[in-house]
Amino acid sequence: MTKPLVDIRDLNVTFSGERTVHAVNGLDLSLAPGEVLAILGESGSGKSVMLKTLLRLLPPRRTAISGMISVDGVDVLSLSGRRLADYRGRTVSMVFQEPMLALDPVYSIGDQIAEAVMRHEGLGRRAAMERALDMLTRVRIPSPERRLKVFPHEMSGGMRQRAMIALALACRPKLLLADEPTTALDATVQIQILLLLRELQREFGMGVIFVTHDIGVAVEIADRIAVMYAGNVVETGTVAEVIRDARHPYTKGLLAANLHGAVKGARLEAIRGAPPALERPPEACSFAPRCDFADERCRAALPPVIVPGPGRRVACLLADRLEAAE
Ligand SMILES: Nc1ncnc2c1ncn2[C@@H]1O[C@H](COP(=O)(O)OP(=O)(O)OP(=O)(O)O)[C@@H](O)[C@H]1O
Repeated sequence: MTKPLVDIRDLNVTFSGERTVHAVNGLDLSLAPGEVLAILGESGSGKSVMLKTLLRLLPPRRTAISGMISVDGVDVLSLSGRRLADYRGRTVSMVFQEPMLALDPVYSIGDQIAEAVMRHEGLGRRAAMERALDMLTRVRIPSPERRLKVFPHEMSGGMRQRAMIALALACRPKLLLADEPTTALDATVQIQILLLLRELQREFGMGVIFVTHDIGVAVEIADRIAVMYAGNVVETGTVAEVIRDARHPYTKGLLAANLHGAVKGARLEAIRGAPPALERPPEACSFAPRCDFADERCRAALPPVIVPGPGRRVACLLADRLEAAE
């Protein structure tokens, strides 16, 4: 078996302050090199917190993190100083829904990309500018030579998204984290950006973790899906396995509420009830209060992880029984 690019074991992230939030609870996840994983889940399920933890973006004050995260063999939670900067610059990169979170308004696009390449790869200015031009060409920004000198606010939303992708990929990261990068765009631009990301992912052989609310986007872009609920992964499998043969009642609910799941633009709609408040670490199945099938065992202990096949995991005591009943 190939060594995973990302290996997350028993990750817990707790925020303290006015109220305590157990945002991530005992999460296990892995990603093979060059694989695209879509993370699906309702608002508040911990998707963004998990990505921020992978990039070590959470402020240490009031954030308690435990568990293990390995990316390309690097022990991410122990990084600091120069090694953390190198990890962020070279190993992993991120694209956001709002490009201005990544782009600096006071520098031209060319200067920003060149600066990143000079800092992380030690290239001289001329070579770095050539890389910037190459990246703008790859993300299909028209007239790339001229656009090198343009500032972010002078670009349209779609072009800014492309510039952010060019910046994120300029240092050839092994892992790209994407937090709903196309949600704010109109449908035509969204599909163009998704196709571009998929093409660049194949070309560079990157692993991608792609957070989305949109099942259609997950189907479009991903090899595998991980469904998150209350700070944990409740089901993983290939896109076809999860869409055609969901085993967790939460995944089934999500898909049923979304016209069988594979419709472009279908968003995750409400399943009856509300997600838990996350004030305490879970002691039983977090989905049990909303689950039509839950029994007393589901409310008494954490669910076991059932492995219905290679690469598949379902955190539900009833997963096998539900399947047999269908
Ligand atoms: N810095 C923080 N301090 C306290 N609580 C936080 C912080 N960041 C996130 N949370 C809480 O952690 C939980 C998970 O949030 P997260 O942003 O990861 O959800 P999400 O699944 O990404 O949701 P969405 O799809 O709406 O972005 C939420 O209850 C949120 O309020």
